[in-house]
Amino acid sequence: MDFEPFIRDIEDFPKPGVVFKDITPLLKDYQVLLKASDALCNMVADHAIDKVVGVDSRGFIFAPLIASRLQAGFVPVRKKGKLPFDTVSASYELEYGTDSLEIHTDAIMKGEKVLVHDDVLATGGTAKAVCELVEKLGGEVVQCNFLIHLTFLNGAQKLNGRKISTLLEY
Ligand SMILES: O=P(O)(O)OC[C@H]1O[C@H](OP(=O)(O)OP(=O)(O)O)[C@H](O)[C@@H]1O
Ligand SMILES: Nc1ncnc2[nH]cnc12
Repeated sequence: MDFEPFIRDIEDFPKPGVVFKDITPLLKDYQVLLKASDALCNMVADHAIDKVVGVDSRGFIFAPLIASRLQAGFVPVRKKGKLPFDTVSASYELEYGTDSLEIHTDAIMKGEKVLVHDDVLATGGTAKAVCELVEKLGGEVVQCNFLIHLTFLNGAQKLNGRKISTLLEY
């Protein structure tokens, strides 16, 4: 299925010069939602995944759907200060300055195979920080899985050879 007609471009959101890829048209149609979820799962069919890590906040939409289909657990990575238990953190670059992401220290066991999922790979700063968090806990990132890859922002380079799979490329 071609998912591109269900991605809406919003110019100058959230700031001037950015073309925002809005996935809500894809989400609101239940048949398309199901097919997108299937396609994201099919990209990882060869792996036995222990945990699917979803990234705050749009990564939380598909990550639990993928996890339940792969019979894996779901683990949230959240922006700083949101997780209630002990955490480890990793900082990442934003357009102006840095922020940090956190994961619970007991979320992933040493040696577990992890699929990292987010809706969009842009500059790669977010996904790189998430991979670092998983690896700090001893997990193995077997794939970074995205709905959309904005290739012109060169985010793949930041992921240092980690395997990347995406449904749509721009
Ligand atoms: O590759 P990068 O340049 O790091 O950008 C990608 C990240 O940006 C968006 O999240 P955002 O920080 O806008 O938060 P949101 O999901 O809460 O909207 C998107 O959902 C990714 O997480
Ligand atoms: N252009 C974009 N559209 C949607 N999400 C994004 N995250 C980073 N850049 C984005």
